[in-house]
Amino acid sequence: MDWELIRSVSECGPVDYIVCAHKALDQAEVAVNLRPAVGKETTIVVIQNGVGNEEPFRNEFPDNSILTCVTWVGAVQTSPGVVKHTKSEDMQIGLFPNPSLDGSLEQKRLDTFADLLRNGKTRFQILENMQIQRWEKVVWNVAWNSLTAITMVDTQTWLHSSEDATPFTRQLMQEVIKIARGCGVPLQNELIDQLMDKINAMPGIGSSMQTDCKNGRPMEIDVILGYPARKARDLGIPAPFLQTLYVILRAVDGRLRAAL
Ligand SMILES: NC(=O)C1=CN([C@@H]2O[C@H](COP(=O)(O)OP(=O)(O)OC[C@H]3O[C@@H](n4cnc5c(N)ncnc54)[C@H](OP(=O)(O)O)[C@@H]3O)[C@@H](O)[C@H]2O)C=CC1
Ligand SMILES: CC(C)(CO)C(=O)C(=O)O
Repeated sequence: MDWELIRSVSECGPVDYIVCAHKALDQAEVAVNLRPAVGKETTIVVIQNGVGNEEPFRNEFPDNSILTCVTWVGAVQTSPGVVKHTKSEDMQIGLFPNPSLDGSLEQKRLDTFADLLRNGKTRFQILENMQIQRWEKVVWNVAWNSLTAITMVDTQTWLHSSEDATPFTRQLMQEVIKIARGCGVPLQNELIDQLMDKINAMPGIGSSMQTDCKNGRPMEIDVILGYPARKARDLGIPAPFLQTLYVILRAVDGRLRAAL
């Protein structure tokens, strides 16, 4: 395979695909930095946790296609260049449709990227409405990422920490489901049971947010909690558990950023 290592986007001309699998911390700034690599034909692929992640890319590149993906791959970089891959592996991908582009062109860009994943033997499914997946995953991340980062315990230790932990978690998930619905994304209440069954079938796990917190790195609190919290406020949907976690995590994140 031919490849070329570049150390800065400015060393590269327009490319077919840009895969954004970085932490979603300053999306608008990343989009501006990508300018030299984006041409008319470039498709941006977002593989990140969170909701609203695509908007800064669409604002910066209104004439380009965006593929949006949810990944369930668990991975931690234990030392430079060494990635520990935990058991889970799955991904959903689809279009973040651009109404100003021809649908068949967007579909072709999605199909070509899917072929690349297939060639690499990645486990994935193509879905029609990826916002359902993105919000379902954020229901998961709001719960497990925040709670494991704030408590510094794993999911099972959290759930067994008191008789209030499970009802607390379910209430939190319920709030995010209501916000998703307010945003026109049809999540079902059954999702709570599905996600609780899923976590209870797993050994206690941490989260990427807990890893960031442990390593003194900024956390993805805006795309995971901030965007839903703002939507709740705008739509007049009560979300006291979410708002509380968000305000606490902003303080923790502020401490981490101040120490950088
Ligand atoms: N880790 C996990 O288990 C899971 C992660 N996710 C999501 O996947 C996304 C990526 O997470 P993860 O792989 O853990 O992240 P990491 O922080 O481990 O890796 C991100 C990589 O992107 C690089 N990077 C970060 N910011 C920039 C930037 N502005 N420009 C160029 N490169 C950058 C980092 O470089 P450097 O190391 O030099 O800082 C690093 O190599 C996140 O949205 C996360 O929530 C989803 C499911 C599971
Ligand atoms: C790996 C997984 C699914 C665990 O919750 C995740 O999304 C994260 O850690 O951010």
